[in-house]
Amino acid sequence: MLALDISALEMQFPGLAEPVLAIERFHLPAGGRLAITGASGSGKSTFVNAITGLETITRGNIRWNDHEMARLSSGKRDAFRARNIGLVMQDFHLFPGLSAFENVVLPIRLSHRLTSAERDRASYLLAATGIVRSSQRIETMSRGEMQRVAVARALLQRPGVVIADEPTASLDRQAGGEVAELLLKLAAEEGATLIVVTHDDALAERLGRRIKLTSGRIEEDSREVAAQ
Ligand SMILES: Nc1ncnc2c1ncn2[C@@H]1O[C@H](COP(=O)(O)OP(=O)(O)OP(=O)(O)O)[C@@H](O)[C@H]1O
Repeated sequence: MLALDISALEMQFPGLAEPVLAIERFHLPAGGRLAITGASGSGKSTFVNAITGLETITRGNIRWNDHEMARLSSGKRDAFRARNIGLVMQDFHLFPGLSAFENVVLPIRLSHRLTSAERDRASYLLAATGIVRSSQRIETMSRGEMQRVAVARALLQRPGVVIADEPTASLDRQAGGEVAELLLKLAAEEGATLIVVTHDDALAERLGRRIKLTSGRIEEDSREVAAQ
């Protein structure tokens, strides 16, 4: 389980007068659940890229427990992300030509030979996500099934944190609801911290805490409202 601490964070891009992200202080406890909302262009994806180390921050600190992202080289950040963060993206990032099972285990296969425990966990997760034909080629699956495979892949290595960027955006209401349900269930099973960027009010509601970004700043934080 990983807690997130942000202080004096700024993300600036060349040619822009204002920082795209400016967050003075933010804390999410280990095992906490958070929805990130905000209008298009408010900085949600930049926030995800910063906390996952996909982008180098301009100023400030981002810490996961004792790991300070800015102090890690980009190779070490990649290794930290691979080990600790399960990512579910809107456009799935799955590999055509491979089966559902092969897609789930691909990140592990790139680093070492699959152990039988890892094979069993992949099968368990595919069953838990309702994928019956795990040998079916991914490109022949429905969008809802693809996203469920992506959820299984993200959970495979029992990450301390699961981050999903609009995981239900390209799905219809029923498929989106199923994916949301799975994310909540499987993250809770592992005690993982769960962060979801979403426009889906029903999903945001279920996560409990919600922040709203406006021009890269936290305009609303439901936890602070509740504490008043
Ligand atoms: N590499 C970059 N160079 C310049 N500007 C950028 C870069 N990346 C993002 N931006 C700008 O930063 C702002 C925030 O973008 P971001 O993608 O984080 O928004 P978002 O809230 O995720 O939007 P959406 O909901 O449309 O995906 C936008 O104005 C965008 O144009």
